[in-house]
Amino acid sequence: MSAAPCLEISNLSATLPSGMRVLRSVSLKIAPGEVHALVGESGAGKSMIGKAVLGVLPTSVRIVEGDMLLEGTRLGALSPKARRALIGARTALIPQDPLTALNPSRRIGPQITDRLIRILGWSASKAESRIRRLLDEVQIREPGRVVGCYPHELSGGMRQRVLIAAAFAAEPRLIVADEPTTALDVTVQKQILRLIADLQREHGTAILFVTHDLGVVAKISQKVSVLYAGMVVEEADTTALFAAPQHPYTRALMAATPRYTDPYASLLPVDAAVLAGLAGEVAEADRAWRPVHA
Ligand SMILES: Nc1ncnc2c1ncn2[C@@H]1O[C@H](COP(=O)(O)OP(=O)(O)OP(=O)(O)O)[C@@H](O)[C@H]1O
Repeated sequence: MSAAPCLEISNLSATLPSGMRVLRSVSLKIAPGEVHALVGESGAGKSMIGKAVLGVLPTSVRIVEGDMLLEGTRLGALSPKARRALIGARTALIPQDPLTALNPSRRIGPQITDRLIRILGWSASKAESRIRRLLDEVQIREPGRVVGCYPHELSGGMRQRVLIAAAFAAEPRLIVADEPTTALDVTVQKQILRLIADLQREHGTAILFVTHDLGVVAKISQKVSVLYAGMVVEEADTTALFAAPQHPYTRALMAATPRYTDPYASLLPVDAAVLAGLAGEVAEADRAWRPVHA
């Protein structure tokens, strides 16, 4: 018998106060230890899915339909307190912008041990030794010095390494990585991506990897969902997607992505016919949709 998926999202819809859907019946499954990329243009709803999983949606956004199961436990069936405890124990976030994710007026050490102590009930000494070991794993030299630093004393890459260490520290089953390399220098981006991939393999952690970059998808994920207007337009194994993209929008995204192998090839914007087709799919999905528990 195969293990329960690490995360299963079925038919998740979320609306704004206007009634407009920002997520349109999204479904996806992530196996234990698998990296699943969510790719799409800005505003497609990638971060919204990550936030829904972590239970931190903006107050204006309401889930009106669907289920999320974390290692087989239905999140909607739990009390808010039990849900927070489960999500806190089993998941973690690697955020997009390491600077805003850290409190500028507190030293690094307590910021990253806090979660282990407060949410998971670890002793201060266990949390500190775990963090030092992980800072070592994320190749931060002199971890003893770094825990005493304030965020502004570290470079962007160092700050992201610190947050990656913090995310892996409690051995979560699932990490939501929300564009974790976007705010970094191009040269640092590659190192950070490699670091996340190495740690993911070593720790066997599943990752929901939010990105707008198909190059990153190809490097890190085994599965991918292509999102447009809060709707999954295509889901596939990553290798299969790159070998034979099925949806015209996926093909258009690929044609709009620069290739290292052919840097001078001209890039094509998403074709008007593809956009018109997508608008039709969105309108059709909304026409057929009735919220189940609005
Ligand atoms: N706090 C909010 N309140 C209301 N609507 C929001 C809020 N944040 C995002 N949205 C809307 O929800 C939709 C999805 O946004 P989301 O941030 O998930 O997109 P994204 O695909 O992650 O884009 P990006 O790559 O730019 O981060 C967009 O239409 C956006 O305008």
